[in-house]
Amino acid sequence: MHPNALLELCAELIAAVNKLDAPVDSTVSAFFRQHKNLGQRERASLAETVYALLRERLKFQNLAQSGSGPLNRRLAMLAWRGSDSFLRAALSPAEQQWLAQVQAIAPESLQPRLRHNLPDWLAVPLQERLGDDEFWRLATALNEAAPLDLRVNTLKLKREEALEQLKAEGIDATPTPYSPLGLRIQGKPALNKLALFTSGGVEVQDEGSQLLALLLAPKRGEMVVDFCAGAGGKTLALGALMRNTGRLYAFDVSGHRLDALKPRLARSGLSNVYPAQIAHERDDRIKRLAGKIDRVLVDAPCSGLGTLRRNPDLKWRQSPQAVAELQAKQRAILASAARLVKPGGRLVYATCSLLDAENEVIAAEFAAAHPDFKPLGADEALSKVQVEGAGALVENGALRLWPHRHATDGFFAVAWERAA
Ligand SMILES: C[S@@+](CC[C@H](N)C(=O)[O-])C[C@H]1O[C@@H](n2cnc3c(N)ncnc32)[C@H](O)[C@@H]1O
Repeated sequence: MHPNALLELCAELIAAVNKLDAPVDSTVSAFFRQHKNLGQRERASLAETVYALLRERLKFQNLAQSGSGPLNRRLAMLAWRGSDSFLRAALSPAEQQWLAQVQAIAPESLQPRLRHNLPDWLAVPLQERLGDDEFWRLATALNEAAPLDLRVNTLKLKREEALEQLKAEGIDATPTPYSPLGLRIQGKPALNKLALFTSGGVEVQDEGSQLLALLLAPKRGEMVVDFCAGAGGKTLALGALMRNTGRLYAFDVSGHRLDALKPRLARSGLSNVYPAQIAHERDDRIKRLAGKIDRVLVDAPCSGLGTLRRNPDLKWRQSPQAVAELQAKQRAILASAARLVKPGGRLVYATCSLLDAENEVIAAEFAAAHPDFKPLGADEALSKVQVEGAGALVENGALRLWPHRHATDGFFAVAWERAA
């Protein structure tokens, strides 16, 4: 495609993404479906450009105020992540001159908000919690692309064997530092045609998400509930930890998400998983299981702000009001899921949010209202399941993962044991 035509398409995609009315990945996929003639490299350039724009949106919007011509074209020039020579070929001499001037502005000279690129309602509590130095390290980490983590399905093979198979395919992987099940790959090799992947030997799963499943630590033969199972990232890890024995209920209100679990389940070789759509957290199915379950995971619906490396649109699509609504859901789901736990059983509440409001606050309220649930130190619980250096992952007894500290998505998880 002619460079200028591609830049124009990029501006069109930016206009669609900037509406912020849908997750960026679905807007990008829909755009590519409408433009079937785009090649692989062209698609990659457009997708990476809109992600770069969303990561540093405040900065790019500010810089785009100068110059002339359509705003979205200026944003496309500023955030462009395709080849440099290709971009030059699309630009008029005046545009080239403008871009060179803007790119010469020293980043240090910009106001703080144009450097961290977070909305104030998010930046303020994070800066208060972490202090200046760490806040800036977090802001930098959130604007970097996440590595690709895999979880090895230990029902099928050992981590070392998966590593060897990847190496044989020319893919460089290293064991994840904390999860004994994980491998980390730099770059984005296509995995979905690899025999290792199609045969269910590995699944894509952030190391942090693997650690949440490890904190629940389900055992052979147990009755386990994954209350908010979604597409089953954690369900699959839990089923394998149970060595394909016992009974693992995967509940969710979204049938669509549970449908996405099915092909993954088929690949995994698990036959101990029972997916079921529930109407809400007080569904009759839940009532029937009250007091009968050994371990319950509540991977609660949340703002997702721990995943900004992958979903940079969330910082612009979430709001304090949305967080307040999510808190109400989190309280209700946790209270209802807790009724399932049998005496001596374990309950884990988890989110992929960075905010205390969705994490420590919800956990503390629950603990105050449920004295029969005794806190379990995540440090000790994780060490028991071969997580190395678990102490570095824990704050006040809860698992607290941060992209800048642990190179995982941001996660929170707290475990309790119900008094016998
Ligand atoms: C954080 S996501 C789960 C991700 C999933 N556990 C994974 O590892 O891939 C939260 C899920 O909670 C579900 N959810 C929302 N309200 C719910 C409710 N009242 N009861 C059960 N699940 C609910 C959403 O549909 C969503 O799939």
